[in-house]
Amino acid sequence: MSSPSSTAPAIRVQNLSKHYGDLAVVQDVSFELAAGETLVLLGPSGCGKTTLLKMLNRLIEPSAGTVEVNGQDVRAQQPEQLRRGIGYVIQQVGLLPHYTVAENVGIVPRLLGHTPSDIAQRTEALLTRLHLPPERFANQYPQQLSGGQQQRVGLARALTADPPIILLDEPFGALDPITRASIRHEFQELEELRRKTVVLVTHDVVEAFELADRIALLDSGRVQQLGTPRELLFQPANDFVRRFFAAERLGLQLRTLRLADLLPFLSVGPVAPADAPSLPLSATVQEALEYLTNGDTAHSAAIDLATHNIKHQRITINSNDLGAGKYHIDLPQLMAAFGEALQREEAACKL
Ligand SMILES: Nc1ncnc2c1ncn2[C@@H]1O[C@H](COP(=O)(O)OP(=O)(O)OP(=O)(O)O)[C@@H](O)[C@H]1O
Repeated sequence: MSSPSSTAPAIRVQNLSKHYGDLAVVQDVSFELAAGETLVLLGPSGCGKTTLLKMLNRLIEPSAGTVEVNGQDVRAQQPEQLRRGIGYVIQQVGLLPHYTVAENVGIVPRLLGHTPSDIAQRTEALLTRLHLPPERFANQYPQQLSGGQQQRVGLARALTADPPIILLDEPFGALDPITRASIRHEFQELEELRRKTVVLVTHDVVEAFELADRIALLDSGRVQQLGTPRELLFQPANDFVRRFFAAERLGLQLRTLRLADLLPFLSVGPVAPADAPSLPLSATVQEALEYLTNGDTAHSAAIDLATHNIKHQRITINSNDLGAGKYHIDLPQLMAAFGEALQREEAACKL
């Protein structure tokens, strides 16, 4: 067993396996996660995502292999103690029905012996941040809330003890697509989460691409590829990885390529109108598209320029490096540069 170390990865998984009788559910999985990183476990139903996640906080004991959290083998810690330092959010939320929203959110800090005034302060701040105004929601009971509101309370509960690590199992799974997208957006904006090490399970590829620093794509309990969304999309390790993203390919490409990737294919445009939206080089092509059109490009299989209403004629790419406002691009320019950038990526693909 290694000793705790400040330089150790937040989570280190080595040769982790889980068998139920002859059934190998998780097979020889290894990865390291740096503090503050978000890893998404992605894969088809039954591939072992939840089992892998639950081995991180000892809800399931592995058949073989080790899990270290901050350099310490989790088997050296009492499961209850371990779980208090690791937030855990599941799809079913699991709010206690006879406790108010505030009481549900305050459960873990209460177990940890925090003072009532600290708990009240933190609960109030978190509910506010998660768009649940405490004056309206703190004294309500779970059954008085919508699914999306319950999900937010579940997230607040996981964050309230401020654990450095959060595990999320299909946290938005029970929600309709629109609520799901909006909560996902709030989730990305949440300062409390940005600092944390997050492992999130989903089978939704768009969700994975929006939230992950890295994705572990699993099939039959094995990691098929572990890398950045960009690596999985443009440098698939095998045919399974390539096929897994085929149906959503365009949407993922739009979310993966950024304006910085398009620069070599853009020419300096005419001056944009003063009200042209200004986007940073780090904006995705998808974001740029949303500024330029009124159409729902997120899920369309092909972009048909004629069917999209133009919202803004041009956007300005905002970067000091480029000379302020040097590039003012319209929709055809954006799409042409996107096409060229894609060709470059695909030419480099080895599969
Ligand atoms: N306690 C158990 N006993 C036997 N088999 C199990 C047990 N728990 C899970 N399994 C099997 O292990 C496999 C992986 O299950 P797991 O829940 O980890 O998959 P998953 O990728 O999270 O699936 P989903 O996306 O459908 O939730 C499945 O085939 C499941 O039937």
